[in-house]
Amino acid sequence: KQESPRTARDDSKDLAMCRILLAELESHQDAGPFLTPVNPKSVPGYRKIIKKPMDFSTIRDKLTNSQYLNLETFIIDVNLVFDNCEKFNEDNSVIGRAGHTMRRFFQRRWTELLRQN
Ligand SMILES: Cn1cc(C(=O)NCCN)ccc1=O
Repeated sequence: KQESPRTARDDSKDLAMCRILLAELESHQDAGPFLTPVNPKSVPGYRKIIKKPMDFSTIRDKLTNSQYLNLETFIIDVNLVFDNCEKFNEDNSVIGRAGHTMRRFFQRRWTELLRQN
């Protein structure tokens, strides 16, 4: 049986892509709640409910310090921001809606950039 040849995708543009995606997330009009770590002192219950906090400034630091192995580990951290938001906030709330909007935006943009690669 002729198996399909395993070809790896070209990942040489992935770091540039992560930088573009993160800059677009940081400058999005609904980014506010996600720009810096949630302050557990000012948000009751957050520390107990959210086991793995994540925010765009932490992702920025990790990207700057080459802590992302590949595009996948970067996408996992961005999605963690939105999964935490969904867990902690009602869908019908300002922050909850911002999370949904930002997740949809991110999903569309990384798939667009991957296609054009
Ligand atoms: C993402 N998120 C942010 C806050 C918040 O108060 N953010 C102010 C700026 N850090 C509260 C709950 C929550 O899930």
